[in-house]
Amino acid sequence: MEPDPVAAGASSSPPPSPAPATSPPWQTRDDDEPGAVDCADPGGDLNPAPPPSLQQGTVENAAVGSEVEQEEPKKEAMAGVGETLRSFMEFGDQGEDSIILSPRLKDISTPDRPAALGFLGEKYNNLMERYKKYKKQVVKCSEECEPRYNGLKKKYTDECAERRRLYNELIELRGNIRVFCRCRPLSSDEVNRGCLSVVEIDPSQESELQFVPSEKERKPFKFDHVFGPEDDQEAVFSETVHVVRSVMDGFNVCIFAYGQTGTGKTFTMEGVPENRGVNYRALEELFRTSEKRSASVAYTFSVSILEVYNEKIRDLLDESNDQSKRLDIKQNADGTQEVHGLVEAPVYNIDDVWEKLKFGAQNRSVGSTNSNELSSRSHSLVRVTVRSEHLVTYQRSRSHMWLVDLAGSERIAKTGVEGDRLKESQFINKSLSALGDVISALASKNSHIPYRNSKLTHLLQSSLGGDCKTLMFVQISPSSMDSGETLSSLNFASRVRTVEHGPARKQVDPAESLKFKQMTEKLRHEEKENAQLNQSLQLMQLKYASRENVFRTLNEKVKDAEQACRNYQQRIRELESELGNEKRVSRDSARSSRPPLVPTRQKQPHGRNAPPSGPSRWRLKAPTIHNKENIPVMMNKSNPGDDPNKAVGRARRVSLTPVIRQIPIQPKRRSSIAILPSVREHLSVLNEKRAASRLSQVNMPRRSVATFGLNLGPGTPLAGHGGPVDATPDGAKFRRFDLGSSSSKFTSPPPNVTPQRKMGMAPAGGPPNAAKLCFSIQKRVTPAHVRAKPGMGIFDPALRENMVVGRTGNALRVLNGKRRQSVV
Ligand SMILES: Nc1ncnc2c1ncn2[C@@H]1O[C@H](COP(=O)(O)OP(=O)(O)OP(=O)(O)O)[C@@H](O)[C@H]1O
Repeated sequence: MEPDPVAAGASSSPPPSPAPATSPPWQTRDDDEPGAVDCADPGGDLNPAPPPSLQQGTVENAAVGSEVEQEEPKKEAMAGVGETLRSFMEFGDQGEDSIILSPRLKDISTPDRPAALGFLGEKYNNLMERYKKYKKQVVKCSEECEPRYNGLKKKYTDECAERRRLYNELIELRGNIRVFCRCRPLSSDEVNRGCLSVVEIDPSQESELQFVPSEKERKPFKFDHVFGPEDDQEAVFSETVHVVRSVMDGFNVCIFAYGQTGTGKTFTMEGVPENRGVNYRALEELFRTSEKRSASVAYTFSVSILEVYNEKIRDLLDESNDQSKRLDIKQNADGTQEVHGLVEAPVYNIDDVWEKLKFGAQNRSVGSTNSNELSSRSHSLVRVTVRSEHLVTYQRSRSHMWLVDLAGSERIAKTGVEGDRLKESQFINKSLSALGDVISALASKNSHIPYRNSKLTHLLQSSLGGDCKTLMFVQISPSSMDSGETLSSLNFASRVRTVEHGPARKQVDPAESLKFKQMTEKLRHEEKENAQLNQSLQLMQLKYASRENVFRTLNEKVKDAEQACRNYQQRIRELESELGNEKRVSRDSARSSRPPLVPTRQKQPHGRNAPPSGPSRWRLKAPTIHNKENIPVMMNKSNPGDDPNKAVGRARRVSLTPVIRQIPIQPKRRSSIAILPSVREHLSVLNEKRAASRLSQVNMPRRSVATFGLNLGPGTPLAGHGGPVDATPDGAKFRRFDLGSSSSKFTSPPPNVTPQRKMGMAPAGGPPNAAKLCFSIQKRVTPAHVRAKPGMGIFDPALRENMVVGRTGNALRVLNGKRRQSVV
């Protein structure tokens, strides 16, 4: 008989303790301990620690067991071993990888138990080997895969976040109304009534739900976020907070809850004291953000609470609670809607807010219907006004946040109301259907949006279709009893989601915007003035530049004139001295030829400066010459370059030359210099007339103009250089100025006339006035299209021949035509 290894094990072990009933015999106690497997020891039920012989898996165990087989106390344990084997046999049926193939052990009788145990041990060891091998592979594999898994997981998370961000951006750009769907849990009442859930929400699909009214029907709906029955208020607000924060950045925000009665609209918006909703949390967030930004922006908050009940607006913060007080919606200048006379209570902390919310809730019209014990019978609206001023830029903004808890949509027939309650329901349904119409019109981009069909839509006009960030909670019931309403709410919400009202824009304080408008106007006006001033400044600068040029030219002319004056004076002195010499010579010769009969009375010289040389004893009495100021001036010959004025009082010798007077210029007709043999007479007649008309307007002598520096033709009246021109220096000066001014006044300058030319300065190619005169005549004689460039025309021989001389008739016509134009 083979030794019983179990008996051996039992002898060396402490008394067996029962294994936990729940753990299967093969369950691993410690992964790293191969021997610590319950199934290694079929008698594990009896011995927690398997016998060492069994762990080695040899048949020696059987021999050891046989030695103690006859011991009385261990017989009881044998019975236990039998139980264990039976259990193994049963487990053997459970699968391919079962430890024992049951058919082989089924018929093992008690005496063969040790052999069976040996077999089991062997099997166990084989399995352990395989386990170790696989474990190593698994560890290796997991080591290899883990980084990849982590990387992929991170990538997936990042992608999800990016997708969400992009989606939100898209929504912002398109100005879509965000729609969150919230499904409440089945109420105990509904469970008792045996209602089933018709809504399926997959937690991994956070924006999708399936509406399953029956086994055959299944309709998916997509929203911006779907909250299931297990999602709490915090989870809901964590998705809402981004929209709430926008109001702090100057955007208008509107959050409203829509749904059938009793689906949790009030629960979502207001919540309960121990589990507060969006209203309270949003205001808490506003104060928190204001605290954070206090270093750069100063915020002030105020709250208004109103309700729309039976198409009437009631102020819920009005302490008088005057039911007769009517509040109307008026449109502001900036196009926004405003309820005039609405109480706007300032709030400084969240406790103030809570007080106001409670006060408003007390005033709210609440009725009771069969659908819901505390069903709200009016639309409740909380308006939070946020005013901000940037402490650095002083930029101000004013934005509103509307928190709206709509009255429940319901089927009147279902609720079974009558009388006042029926009327309320009708009003509620009317306003909700007006809301539906507005949404439909917005979704289909109609030109007319019927906002004014109800007070509710009129109030929410800028929130639904304006530059506002809008978030809608569609509240649904999962109950199969409400599947009709749930489906219509889901359909309505899907339509709302398609509405695009353009990107939201930041709001500025109306007072501020008025100020900005005025400033813009002022700025525009000043800009206009500036432009005008700039223009006149440029003109002045041009004038100044031309004046400077004139001044410079005049200066040069003055210098020239002074030089000429000096030259004349020098010349005068020379002539005087020559004259003196000649006189002396003639006197001397007369004296020598005619001896004096009586002694000559000699006159003593008066001056200190007697003539330095000369043979004569006669002294000339110096005639007094007056300078411009009538101061007697003596010319000092010893210093001819000196200023004559400086010689006052010193010089005794004066010039004998008579005072030079200006030769009067006879005002005469202006003479033409054009060399037009065949048309000379016509030209002279024309010029005579023209000169006469001009000279009648100007008193200045003008005749010298035409002759100065010109190579006149022989037939012209002013031909030659020796005309009646003033020969004095002053006259020369005068001529020069006259030349410049007259030419600029009475002749049109050529198109490219320069200031220098205008001032009478000589152009590079010839005398200054030649070009002007040429132009003057050319302009009158030559057609405009022929006058390609100044200087061409009648002074161009070929052209002259062609245009004037060769075609006298044409020239005359042109001349007459031009003359008419000129006269006009
Ligand atoms: N998500 C939720 N989790 C737990 N309970 C909820 C949830 N939503 C709603 N409830 C419960 O359902 C009941 C009805 O909710 P609530 O009064 O907010 O509905 P309602 O839509 O505002 O109704 P009404 O249109 O009549 O105002 C309340 O007792 C509320 O506590």
